Amino acid sequence: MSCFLTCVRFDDSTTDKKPKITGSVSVSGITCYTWGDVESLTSNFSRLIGSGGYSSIYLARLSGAKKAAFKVHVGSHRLYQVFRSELEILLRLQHPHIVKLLGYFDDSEETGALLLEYLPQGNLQEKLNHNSKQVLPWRNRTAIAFQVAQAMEHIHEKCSPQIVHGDIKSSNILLDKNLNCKLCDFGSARVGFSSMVQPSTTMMIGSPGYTDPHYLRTGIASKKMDMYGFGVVVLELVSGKEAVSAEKGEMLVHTAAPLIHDICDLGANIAEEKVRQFLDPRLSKDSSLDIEEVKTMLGVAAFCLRSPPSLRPSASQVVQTLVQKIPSLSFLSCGKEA
Ligand SMILES: Nc1ncnc2c1ncn2[C@@H]1O[C@H](COP(=O)(O)OP(=O)(O)OP(=O)(O)O)[C@@H](O)[C@H]1O
Repeated sequence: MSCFLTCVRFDDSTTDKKPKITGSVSVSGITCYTWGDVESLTSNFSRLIGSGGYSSIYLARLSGAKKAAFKVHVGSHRLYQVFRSELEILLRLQHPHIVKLLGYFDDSEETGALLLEYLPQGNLQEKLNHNSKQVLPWRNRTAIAFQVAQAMEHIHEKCSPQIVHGDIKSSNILLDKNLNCKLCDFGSARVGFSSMVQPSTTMMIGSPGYTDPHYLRTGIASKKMDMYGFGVVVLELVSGKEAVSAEKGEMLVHTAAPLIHDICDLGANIAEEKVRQFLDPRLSKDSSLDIEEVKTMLGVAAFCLRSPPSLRPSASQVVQTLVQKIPSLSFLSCGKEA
């Protein structure tokens, strides 16, 4: 990667108040920061906007009051490796529905930070939460499913070598001010043949409630494990429920199993009443709701959750199905930002 980056130092001397960027810039505009830059751009890590198993995410302010997010991995070689792996993948990805890398800090040992575009509406899991101020309209829920499928189609089918995300879940789907989404967190991703490595030689990936049972048994990461995670996300979008219920610890795939079974048997002939019982009750007054579209979304989820994994659709098949069967998606053109 070092050949990818050309170090061009620049100095922002227009005002003393602006943080001085003393790092390096690549030909493609990815900035290489110093640790001092990370401290000053985050105002000494004053605003935590998210945290995960591997990192803490802080709000950063760039020149011109532009906001960004610094994803900081500190403290161990293991976390550093996760950072490096995500950095190397993000450097190769450019898609309207994948979070954009703006820059990074790398001490080459145990600390790394990724500067990412800032998504002001947080993650999908929070947005679907019953404590969220805003109820996510049906039209946006179908658009999010469509956009995530487009992002997955890009990494699975349009990249060389192809990429398995490895941790598709609603907290890894970020929302912009218009509720368009971007897939994030490539720390678990596997590139090309590395996705076939057995669990004895590598750490297991995935999150409770989203993990493909076939992956749990075999340890073989594949595109089809991403499709399984996507199926769970679609169930969350339809029901407004969490992948694992905070109260009872129940998995959504288990509570949805009888309905999924009926959908597989009956398809669009499934009784409307059963579909409505599963539907997020907060959507009952939503004028954009269309019960046929709900059936399509449930059909997609059912196919993505099938076993064996070979029966699951590819991301591009999902994209095609959604665009054909959900007329409200026609206002979004494939592959372009909405
Ligand atoms: N670019 C961003 N803009 C706004 N919020 C963000 C951004 N990146 C991350 N976040 C917030 O931080 C949370 C954690 O981010 P992320 O999943 O990348 O961290 P992680 O350490 O890899 O977590 P995990 O435990 O899922 O692997 C996200 O769910 C989101 O709420």
